[in-house]
Amino acid sequence: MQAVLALADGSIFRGTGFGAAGLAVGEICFNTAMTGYQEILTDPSYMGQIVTLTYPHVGNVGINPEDAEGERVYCAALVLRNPPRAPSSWRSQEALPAFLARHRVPGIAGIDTRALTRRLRDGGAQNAAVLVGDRVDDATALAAARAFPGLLGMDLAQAAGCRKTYTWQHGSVRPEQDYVSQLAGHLSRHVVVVDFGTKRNILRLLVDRGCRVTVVPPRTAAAEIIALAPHGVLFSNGPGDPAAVDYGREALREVIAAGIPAFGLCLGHQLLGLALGAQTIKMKFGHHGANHPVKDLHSGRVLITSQNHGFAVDARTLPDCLEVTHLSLFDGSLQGMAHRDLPVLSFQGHPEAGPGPHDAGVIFDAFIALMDQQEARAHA
Ligand SMILES: NC(=O)CC[C@H](N)C(=O)O
Repeated sequence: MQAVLALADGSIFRGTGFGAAGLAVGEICFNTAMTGYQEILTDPSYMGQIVTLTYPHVGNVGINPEDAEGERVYCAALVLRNPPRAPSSWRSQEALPAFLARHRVPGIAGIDTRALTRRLRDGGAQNAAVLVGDRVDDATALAAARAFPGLLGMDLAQAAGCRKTYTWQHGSVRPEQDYVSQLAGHLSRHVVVVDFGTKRNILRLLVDRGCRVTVVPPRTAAAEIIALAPHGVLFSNGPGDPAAVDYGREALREVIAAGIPAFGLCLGHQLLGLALGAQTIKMKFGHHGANHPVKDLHSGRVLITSQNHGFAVDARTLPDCLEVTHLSLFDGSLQGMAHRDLPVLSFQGHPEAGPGPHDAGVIFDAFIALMDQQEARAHA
């Protein structure tokens, strides 16, 4: 199949199509992770985005059911250097092109992803379109790229989150244990996850730490959340502009006011800032990768983290009640916050990794400690 990628600035990249035929639009970003393409494709926070992977060999290990971070492919299209070859892995059950075709997502390969990445890094994020088919033309792709309204002001969390409340009981997948998903023996803490497009690894890591997990839809009112009597509430990652997610901001504010431990991850972190009076900004090209150094200001330790965000809480607008706990060593941007008086904390990156290093797993431990302290206080 033929394929063309058009950027709103008029740049045209021609390549070979794979996956589904069709037209896809979104904001184009580049992700520098060297592994984890399946997790990236199935991460709901990528809704509305076209993902370019800077690592050139993608598709080699195919697709398997255990590595999915969501129930489908969420990004609009995939841009690669090399066309995916036949997969070779004992875990593989499907080839990448077939997987994308099944989820109706187009892919384009044979792109000079280094030139593309430099353009996005130097010029900033852009709207774009990928057109794949037997015959494609540049003008159609360019017009589609220019017609995309952009992520600013766009609420995608409603569409990415679950429709119905459900419980989640699986811990981390451990291939060395014959793929048996671990159900933690003693699930003593009840955590409600407000789902704006949560990654499954967030849920797995909560179960690993002894939590009973209830996942609720994005628009669940605070009163309903509180009625579930949780030990803590996690506000998840998710796609789109956090400033457009007013219902999430409201729920977060009420959960905090009720004195329930609250934990914001990625979009949830941005909502925490907004809920307490800070502002969010659109970044030049965002953070998308698996090797971003983040400094813990308390311990002085550096965590190597997974990241995927295009918006950020503007540190200059932080209210006095919030303390900065983590900063990016790439660009100094705000990466973590805690409330000075209340059991509330947040992290901008993806401490659940999937893909990525496990350094930031300590952020989950901090949330568990927060819940346990609150529980001890309640029974004192
Ligand atoms: N991973 C996320 O939750 C992303 C949050 C938000 N959509 C952003 O782009 O900044």
